[in-house]
Amino acid sequence: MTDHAPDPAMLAKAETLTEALPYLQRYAGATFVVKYGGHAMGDPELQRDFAEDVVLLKAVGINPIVVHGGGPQIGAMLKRLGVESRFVNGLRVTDKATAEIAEMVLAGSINKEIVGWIAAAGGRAVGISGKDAGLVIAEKVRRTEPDRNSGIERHVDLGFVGEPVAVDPSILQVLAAQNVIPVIAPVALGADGQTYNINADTMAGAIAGAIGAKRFFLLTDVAGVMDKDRNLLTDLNPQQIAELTADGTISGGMIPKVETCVNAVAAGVDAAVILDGRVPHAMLLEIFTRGGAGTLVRR
Ligand SMILES: Nc1ncnc2c1ncn2[C@@H]1O[C@H](COP(=O)(O)OP(=O)(O)O)[C@@H](O)[C@H]1O
Ligand SMILES: CC(=O)N[C@@H](CCC(=O)OP(=O)(O)O)C(=O)O
Repeated sequence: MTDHAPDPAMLAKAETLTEALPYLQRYAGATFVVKYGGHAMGDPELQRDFAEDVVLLKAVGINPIVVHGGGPQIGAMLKRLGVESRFVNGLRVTDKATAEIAEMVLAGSINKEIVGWIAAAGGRAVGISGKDAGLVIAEKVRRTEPDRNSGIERHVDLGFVGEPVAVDPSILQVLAAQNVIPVIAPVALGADGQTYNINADTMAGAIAGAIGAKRFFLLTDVAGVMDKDRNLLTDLNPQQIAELTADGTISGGMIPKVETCVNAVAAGVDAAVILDGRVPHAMLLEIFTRGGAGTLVRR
């Protein structure tokens, strides 16, 4: 090897960087909403990778907005306190005590932890919830369920479970103008002054739709949406999602996730991607390399 012979490892690194160029150009100035699920949060190295990815996005001129969950963490706290919890179609039935605990865990501990990880990665983040500056107004979710015996649809009361009915993104613009990354907990006030617990996927999707985000990422603990044989479905449209939900292939926590993707793309988000948050730097690989990952939902 002469002094000028290229080192293959260095060349591969340079190629990875040049591969990113068209994506850097395409996404400069765009807003991405990232939903970080409670199941994807466990491991300290993955937390660091996630924070680095978010800070890198900001550094290359993309505006990342983080909306986080914390379902398993709320579950653990409820267990410690001896409070039972039950889910209906992926939504936690939330009485007054549960709503207080959910807000404490989401807006109190998890929110500030994520702000800390972003700070450690060299970024500046501000942690808020849907309550702050009127970001999100919620309304009580009304659901029906077929009766086990008669099959007749009947009303199920989920308590203080809300869904966003209005989003005022002005606080997000203020933060973006100051180069600050917003980190948002899925809790909001109703017009009735009540505190509502909102599924984090739903919250993130409403924000992504309201601001017309270019991309909406949902980081979870599976490779994406799987078919009946557990093969990854890489591309889905709303029609296919409706069929997979109706036949039970999509169930539990995946239901609010896909519903959210469908609503977000209907509201003008270019594409929503369900990604495996257990894969280090899953988001960077999805955004800046040719080989996408996870399940992409488009209109
Ligand atoms: N068709 C499907 N493909 C993939 N995951 C599914 C499917 N149907 C149900 N699930 C479940 O949905 C879960 C993801 O939702 P959830 O547990 O709420 O995640 P998060 O905490 O990241 O929001 C998966 O771990 C899996 O158990
Ligand atoms: C109404 C409702 O179900 N709220 C969720 C909010 C947290 C959440 O959605 O967290 P993940 O994204 O980690 O699942 C809950 O109480 O668990």
